[in-house]
Amino acid sequence: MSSSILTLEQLGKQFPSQPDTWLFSGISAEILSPEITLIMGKSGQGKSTLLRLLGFLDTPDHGTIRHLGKTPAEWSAEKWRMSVSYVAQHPVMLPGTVEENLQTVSRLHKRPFESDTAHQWMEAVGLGDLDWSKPAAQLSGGEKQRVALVRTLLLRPSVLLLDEVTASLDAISKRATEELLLDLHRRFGTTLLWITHDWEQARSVGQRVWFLAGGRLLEDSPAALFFHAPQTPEAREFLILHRDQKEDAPCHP
Ligand SMILES: Nc1ncnc2c1ncn2[C@@H]1O[C@H](COP(=O)(O)OP(=O)(O)OP(=O)(O)O)[C@@H](O)[C@H]1O
Repeated sequence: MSSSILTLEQLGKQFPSQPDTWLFSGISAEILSPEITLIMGKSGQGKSTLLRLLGFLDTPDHGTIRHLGKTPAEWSAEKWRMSVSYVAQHPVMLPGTVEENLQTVSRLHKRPFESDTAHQWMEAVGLGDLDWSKPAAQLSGGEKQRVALVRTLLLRPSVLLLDEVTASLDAISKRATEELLLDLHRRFGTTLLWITHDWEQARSVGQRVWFLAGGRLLEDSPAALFFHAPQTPEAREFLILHRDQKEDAPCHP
């Protein structure tokens, strides 16, 4: 049985550098739990900005967001972010080792560190051999992405806001990371709100699609409908461009 976990009412955000110019506006929608919603659209449409608003990392210039019926003012920022957690495309590693980064959540929230779970999830995303005593600053981009993801998963949020979290990964690590996220969704009912430019990923994981264009949420549809029968000319053009790019891509035997 699905229920509403996030509600967006007339949400709007202006360009940070150009007040009075709207990056997007009038976004009203609902995220049901548990569901996997993709946020799609061309670059610069405000997808990351929208996700950051939902993660209580930025504030809207218009409208309201509710999580489980309550506005941000009724939650503390810390409690909201523990329940609706953002994972950045280029995550910031905290000073210290990989282990210290993974222990951030337990330190901040005075919980026991779930060492076995952390090991299991690191293994699941292809980092089973990573030396936890290594300074986190020395990790590759793809390693940082996965350590940041596991660091956030240890919060056990109800909603994960995923900002192109597999963009720096090779095909095998990407698949492994997708599998872990889908497993958490299936087992714990974690709601996923997922920005991706990866066509295959979108087709394989998405249940619902939000399509942003021209500062509006133009489509909010079941994924099958969006991919097979988009309702707007903008979405049709976007899908044709993606399909053409994919067909032009070199084949790797
Ligand atoms: N902190 C900021 N200061 C100035 N401009 C910003 C800031 N954050 C976002 N913007 C601008 O807002 C617009 C939307 O950015 P955003 O990253 O949200 O788009 P996006 O749809 O996620 O793009 P992409 O798919 O390329 O990641 C861009 O023009 C960006 O330059």
